[in-house]
Amino acid sequence: MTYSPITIREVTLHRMVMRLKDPFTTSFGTFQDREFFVIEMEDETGAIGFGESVAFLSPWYSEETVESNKHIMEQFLIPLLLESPINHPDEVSKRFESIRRNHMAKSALEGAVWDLYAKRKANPLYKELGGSKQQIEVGISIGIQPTPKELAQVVEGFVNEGYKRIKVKIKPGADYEMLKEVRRHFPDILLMADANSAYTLKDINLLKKLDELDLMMIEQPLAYDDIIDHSKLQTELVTPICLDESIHSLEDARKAVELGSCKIINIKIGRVGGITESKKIHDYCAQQGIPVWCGGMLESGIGRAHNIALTTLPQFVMPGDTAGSSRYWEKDIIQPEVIVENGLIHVPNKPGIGYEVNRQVLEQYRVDKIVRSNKNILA
Ligand SMILES: O=C(O)CCC(=O)C1=CC=C[C@@H](O)[C@@H]1C(=O)O
Ligand SMILES: [Mg+2]
Repeated sequence: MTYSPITIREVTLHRMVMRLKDPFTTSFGTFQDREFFVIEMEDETGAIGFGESVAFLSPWYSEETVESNKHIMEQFLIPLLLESPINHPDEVSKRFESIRRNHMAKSALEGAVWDLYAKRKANPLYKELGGSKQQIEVGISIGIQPTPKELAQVVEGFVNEGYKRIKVKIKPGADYEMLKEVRRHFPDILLMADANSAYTLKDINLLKKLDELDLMMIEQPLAYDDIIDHSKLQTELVTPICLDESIHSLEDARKAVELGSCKIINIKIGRVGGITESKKIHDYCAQQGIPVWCGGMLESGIGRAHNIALTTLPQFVMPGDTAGSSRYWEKDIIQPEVIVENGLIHVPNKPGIGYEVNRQVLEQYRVDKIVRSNKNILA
């Protein structure tokens, strides 16, 4: 089958504000309004692809923000995309190479190109990525709760809903006792903790105590830019360390694995700069026997759909953070919404990301719109 290169006619950045059903608390603080960009990309045939920028309003998880994403996309990345036609989405990260970091901005646009590419071929995105799972196993991420008892109640709700793995956010002062209470009530669940870099090696005794609780893993216990101290910590712990914030690329993954800084990697498409880089990390981890799972960034349905497609790859052997739409949203911007049944999401077999964007809901939550047309082609 011949396939003509994609010429992008127009890129629209929809600036969105969606209120989470409940406030989300991590070791960095609490927030409830999720602000982000939906990327809409139209090609010369009128086909449309969607992407999502996952940076937060303030730079607490990484250095990127909603504003920095806007600046980098508008001023640098979109002009590079419009320069010439694109043969394959794998070319996008190459084209962005002259721009350092800003992975979430890059990934948002690359995600829209992947969707567009798959739609032009009338093929589901997951098949284009080489995935084959028809359903994926998912877990849930629970923000820090006021007391161990309240946490255990929240966990109970999600266990009853069937989620396959429970992740609990921790920070100093809200860690061992919290997890112990959960473990006491649920001796057999797959339980893990995410510290979002809230500890240092000085906390080694507390971190070693967590070994008592038979955790599946502890995610990013130490600094967001560290792999050295994590490697020291891993030699002292039975519990596997999973890295999130420290891994931005295949190179980071390789170095962390070679140093023994982690035994598991959380792949977030936005953090590593896109689906192409995510696949490279996945393939490397498969060779090395390192399990991976797909992290979440409190995405709308569009980002969720990309995560689902990626998770169909074989080395995603652990349940990820891609919960159902109704976990966070009163009304998601896709239809059908992402549904979790018994901890499973059925992978849609429609072209591209496999879900339709609900224009009415998109407009309801949209606070701004930026349109960039390709001056090189006639409208
Ligand atoms: O449900 C999700 O989308 C996962 C939420 C989640 O755990 C996180 C989202 C964003 C930053 C962090 O707080 C955290 C993570 O580190 O994985
Ligand atoms: Mg994390």
